[in-house]
Amino acid sequence: MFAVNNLTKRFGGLLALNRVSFSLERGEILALIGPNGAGKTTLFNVVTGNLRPDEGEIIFKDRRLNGLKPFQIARLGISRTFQNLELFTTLTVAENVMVGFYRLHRTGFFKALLRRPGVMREDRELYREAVRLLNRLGLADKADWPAGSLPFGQQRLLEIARALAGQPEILLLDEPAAGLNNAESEALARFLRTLPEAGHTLILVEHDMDTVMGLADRVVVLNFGTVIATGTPAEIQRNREVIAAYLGEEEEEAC
Ligand SMILES: Nc1ncnc2c1ncn2[C@@H]1O[C@H](COP(=O)(O)OP(=O)(O)OP(=O)(O)O)[C@@H](O)[C@H]1O
Repeated sequence: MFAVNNLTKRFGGLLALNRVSFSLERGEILALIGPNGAGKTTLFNVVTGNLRPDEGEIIFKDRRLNGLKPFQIARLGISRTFQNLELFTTLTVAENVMVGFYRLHRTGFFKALLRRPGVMREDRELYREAVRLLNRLGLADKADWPAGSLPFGQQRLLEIARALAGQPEILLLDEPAAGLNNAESEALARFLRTLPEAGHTLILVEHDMDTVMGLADRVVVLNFGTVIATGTPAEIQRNREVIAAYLGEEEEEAC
């Protein structure tokens, strides 16, 4: 249902993505891993229309996404979260989710942002829908808190809730477990595991190997912009090239 074919992205002389290809089945959880600077975030940015690829194509349900704007891609059913949280910290938790609903409709999104916060709260129908979604993440009791007052781990969950508000078929998660403690990561993984059943397909960038290994159906490994391995978590863990890429990174860090 989704594929990238020979995707290439250069920043000046730097080849950030080098003919990257992989495909995704409906309901799959795919992890994208690789050492720092491997091109993972660049790949997300290209898929969501935030960056234009120099070569290659992105195909979603037989349609080419190249050249579409981020809001058009979101409308077609691809949403993302960010490595650095991008919540509206002064809006309430529920309002952040409501922005996710509005985001489906570009004009509605900007209107929503221009409204005074209290006015948005009066949109009862959307508010109720937001609380239903928050309930799935255990955040319903915080619906009226300012988003910025949530502990960090819950802010991460809220970002996921907001991305889910757009009812994406594909959800791209950029390091969802970063900064979470063990209990929070486990709760997050439990929640993410319920998403394929609810009709979502996931691509996640994640450094935490325990999370990746416990969650992903398949793993794609990038190194210097090139796919060096694709396989099940077990296959990836014993892949020599992957081990060497990560050992190289550790050596660099040790220098
Ligand atoms: N806008 C940009 N302009 C120039 N170079 C960039 C830009 N964005 C990324 N790069 C470079 O492209 C390469 C890939 O970066 P990217 O952020 O995609 O890697 P990553 O795998 O997400 O890394 P990390 O795990 O550290 O987040 C890096 O060498 C990075 O410095």
